[in-house]
Amino acid sequence: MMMMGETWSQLGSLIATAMFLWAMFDKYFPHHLRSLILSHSKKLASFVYPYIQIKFHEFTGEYLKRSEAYAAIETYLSEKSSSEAKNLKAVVVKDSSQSVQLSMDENEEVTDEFEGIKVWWGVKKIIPRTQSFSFYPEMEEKRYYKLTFHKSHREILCGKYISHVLQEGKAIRVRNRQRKLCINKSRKWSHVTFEHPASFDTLAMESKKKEEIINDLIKFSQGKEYYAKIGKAWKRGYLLYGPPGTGKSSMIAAMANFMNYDIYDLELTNVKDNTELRRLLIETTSKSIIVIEDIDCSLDLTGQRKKKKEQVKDEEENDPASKMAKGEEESNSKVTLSGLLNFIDGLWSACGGERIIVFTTNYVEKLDPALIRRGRMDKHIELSYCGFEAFKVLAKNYLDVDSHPLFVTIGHLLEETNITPADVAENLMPKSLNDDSETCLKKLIEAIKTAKEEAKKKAEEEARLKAEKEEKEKQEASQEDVKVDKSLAKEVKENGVEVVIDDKTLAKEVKEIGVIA
Ligand SMILES: Nc1ncnc2c1ncn2[C@@H]1O[C@H](COP(=O)(O)OP(=O)(O)OP(=O)(O)O)[C@@H](O)[C@H]1O
Ligand SMILES: [Mg+2]
Repeated sequence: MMMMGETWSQLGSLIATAMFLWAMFDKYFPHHLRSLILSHSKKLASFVYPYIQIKFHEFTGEYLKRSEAYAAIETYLSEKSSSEAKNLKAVVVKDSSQSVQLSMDENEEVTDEFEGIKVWWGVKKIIPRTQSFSFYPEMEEKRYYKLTFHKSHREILCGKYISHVLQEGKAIRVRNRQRKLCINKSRKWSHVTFEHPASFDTLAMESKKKEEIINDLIKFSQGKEYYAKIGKAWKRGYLLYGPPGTGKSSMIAAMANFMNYDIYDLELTNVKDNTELRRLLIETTSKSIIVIEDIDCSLDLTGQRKKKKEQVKDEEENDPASKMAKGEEESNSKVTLSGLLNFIDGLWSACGGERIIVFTTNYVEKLDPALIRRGRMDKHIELSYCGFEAFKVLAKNYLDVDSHPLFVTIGHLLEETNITPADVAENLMPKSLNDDSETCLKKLIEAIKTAKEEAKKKAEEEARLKAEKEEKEKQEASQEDVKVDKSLAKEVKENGVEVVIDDKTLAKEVKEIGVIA
């Protein structure tokens, strides 16, 4: 069946040929007559063929880079192509073994509608005239998408519609892309596919707190104009703190899955100096989370590096090359967190945004307040021991149980005991095929009771140690008093006073009779 756009296109070609023939009569027609005929023929052509065509070529520029617009159109049309076109092309999406993107093959056509206006999209291929050998035959073929629409809609389609297609195509690409987990090793990022299953649904924490974080992330993702308006880099910093096993890393994975972002796990101990750090940060892409885990340990970094430096100092001393480099390196060599935070602001303001930076720590009290002030780390999130609400999320995840009579006991026990979500999760996980949900819940009750018992013992032990320490300090203090008394007694003797009483009461009596005064 001949498609609408195709028919018009062929008619257009016919008219163009006719115009060409007219032009061939060039020399037989006087100039004024010729331009009159041409202008009338153009009017006729536009009357008979009132359609506009726009081509989007696959490869553009001097280096034949694949056009982003072409890729976006291909993605945008993918769904329509798979439902309308008969000849399709399948492309395996990069980095993935399962995902396939379908697009229409050459000479196919699909329709689209925008604000009630119908348009036609087709793919064409220009085969090169000279059949020469090429390393990149697909680049030689020169494919393009052709958009056809009625001239009366020119304004709306050339403006709003095309930018809608490009934006939507890019957005679908971002949604469908394989996300990356990048790790800095030997001076550069290496990546694996990020496939962590954590989500905010599976994260065990109070629903109110969870909602607050989700809303914060949504607000951030929609804040492009806002950040531009206030003149700040489009970034947001989170500090996640809490004991080990409370879900800090799980929350980062949930954030990345929710936002559809890549993760850059920055290991500061692998970074040689600030120059390298800066380069690594510049290489991070937009729509990503940069993670620095356990910053309280990273804070010691400067000290550690100094020690290491001292070790190699002797070796370097005799090396002329290192002597030359030394002057320059000295100023760049320290990797400090405050430095990092300072130039994150500068760098990311310059290279576009949509980046989240997350720091984690088990010991928030150890951090320098200047480092974690608001603005640098916009939101501080505490991940804590498992409460009843968090337990219910874990019970649903691990056992698919919403309620159970044992929940009441567990609720009471959790109020009195500090147990991490990681420990709760571990106990809820069935260990054998015979373990039903009740068995697992009972196992958890036992675990919480044991934890409670251990915490009690620990508290008693700590109290005992404290009492012992206090007693020791008391004894030491009284021994100190005796020492003072003895020296006093010696002084009294030297001053010629008869002393027959014991050391302890000596000073008192001496004072009373006024010898020292
Ligand atoms: N809040 C939570 N919700 C769901 N699962 C959790 C939660 N906290 C811990 N877990 C479970 O415990 C495991 C360890 O948790 P996670 O690695 O997120 O803890 P963490 O706070 O990052 O610990 P660390 O301080 O040692 O890095 C996870 O794999 C997850 O299964
Ligand atoms: Mg962790």
